[in-house]
Amino acid sequence: MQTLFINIKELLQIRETGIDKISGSDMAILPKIDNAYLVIENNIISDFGPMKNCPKLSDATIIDATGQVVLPTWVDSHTHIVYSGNRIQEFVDRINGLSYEEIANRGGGILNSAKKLNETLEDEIYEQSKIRLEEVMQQGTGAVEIKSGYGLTIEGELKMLRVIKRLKENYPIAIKATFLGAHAFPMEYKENHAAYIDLIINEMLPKIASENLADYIDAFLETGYFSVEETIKIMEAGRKYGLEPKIHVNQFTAIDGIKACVENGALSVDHLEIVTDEDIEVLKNSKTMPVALPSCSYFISIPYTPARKMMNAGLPLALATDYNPGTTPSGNMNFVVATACIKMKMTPEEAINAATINGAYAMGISKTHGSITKGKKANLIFTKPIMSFYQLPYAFGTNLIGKVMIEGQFI
Ligand SMILES: N=CN[C@@H](CCC(=O)O)C(=O)O
Ligand SMILES: [Zn+2]
Repeated sequence: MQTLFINIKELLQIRETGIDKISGSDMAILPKIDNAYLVIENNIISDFGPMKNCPKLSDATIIDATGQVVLPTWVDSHTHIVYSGNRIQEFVDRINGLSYEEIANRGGGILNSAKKLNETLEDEIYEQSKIRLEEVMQQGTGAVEIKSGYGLTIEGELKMLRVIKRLKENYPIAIKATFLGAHAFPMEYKENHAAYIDLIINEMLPKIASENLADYIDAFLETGYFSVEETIKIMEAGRKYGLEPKIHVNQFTAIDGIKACVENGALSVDHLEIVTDEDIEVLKNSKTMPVALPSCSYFISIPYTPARKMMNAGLPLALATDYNPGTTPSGNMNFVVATACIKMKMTPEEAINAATINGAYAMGISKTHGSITKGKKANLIFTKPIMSFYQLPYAFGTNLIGKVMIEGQFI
């Protein structure tokens, strides 16, 4: 079955086959066709071009997209959308002057979410999480990575990963699962890190692998959380089960963690609010995608990733939400793109490259997602009638999404 979209005002992010990511000055270029047509066939993009070359397809369903901008759905390569309850009280505590660190030191933060998660039944966590997944799909997200990391016990971590597996089975959106047992040390292991690392490596990982519950492995490499050496152990253990690392690093401090991640073949390094010249050097000529999370910077008032400096050095950059109950209770990629433009001074072209093709690279799906390319999934955002794609970040906070298509179906 073919569907032909005609009169598309701007068709964005058109790419040849085989482009998996965009780096450095190329990020300023967002290839597009004005007044375009697009054909999808069996849920796959099969053809596109300028209207003057529009084919006559007598059997196709024809949809007129006059005034609308069409672009690939957002790829959100870093989220924690499976969780229980909320951390609204911590939000108010921060307004009243406490820092993220002070709240965590009182047993709040990640440990607060872990307590709630371990007290909640799997079905209930699924019900809470699917609402968030459905919400972000309506906001234009067509692929999402979801981490565990609020269990911190064998049962809790398995419970989270089983919920992610159910979401994968029940929704058309591409989902990758990341095992984040190394998110924080539970209270009882505060003085015995080795025992918790042993639990992760020798108890959690084998069970997770035997149920095939994870695609990637993660750790919170940060002062006061997992050290460089501890994270290396986690990465090496994951690798034995075929799990590539995607690591939280440089959120608050730079402690040479990025170097360790690159040397261990990390697919992505995420957060990067604090980035040194040395960090940039090690990322050059690596296969590791840097991922910025501007909604987190916005919500907990920490620096924004130095995107311009990194792109000037020739690096690629991806953008993701970090949707989680503590530092980013929002999964809205439209806000991420707008904030990247407004606060990180990325151009709309750079931000859209970062939120589509580079996001797809950061979750290992750029062969099928992240651009308008023949043979890729028909995962498309149709905007409301707008002046140009610049209006997306300009009118931040306004919902300009008309319709979202995932795998050829409007949702
Ligand atoms: N920084 C580590 N993990 C999450 C937040 C964890 C939490 O506070 O629940 C993040 O990416 O921001
Ligand atoms: Zn995160």
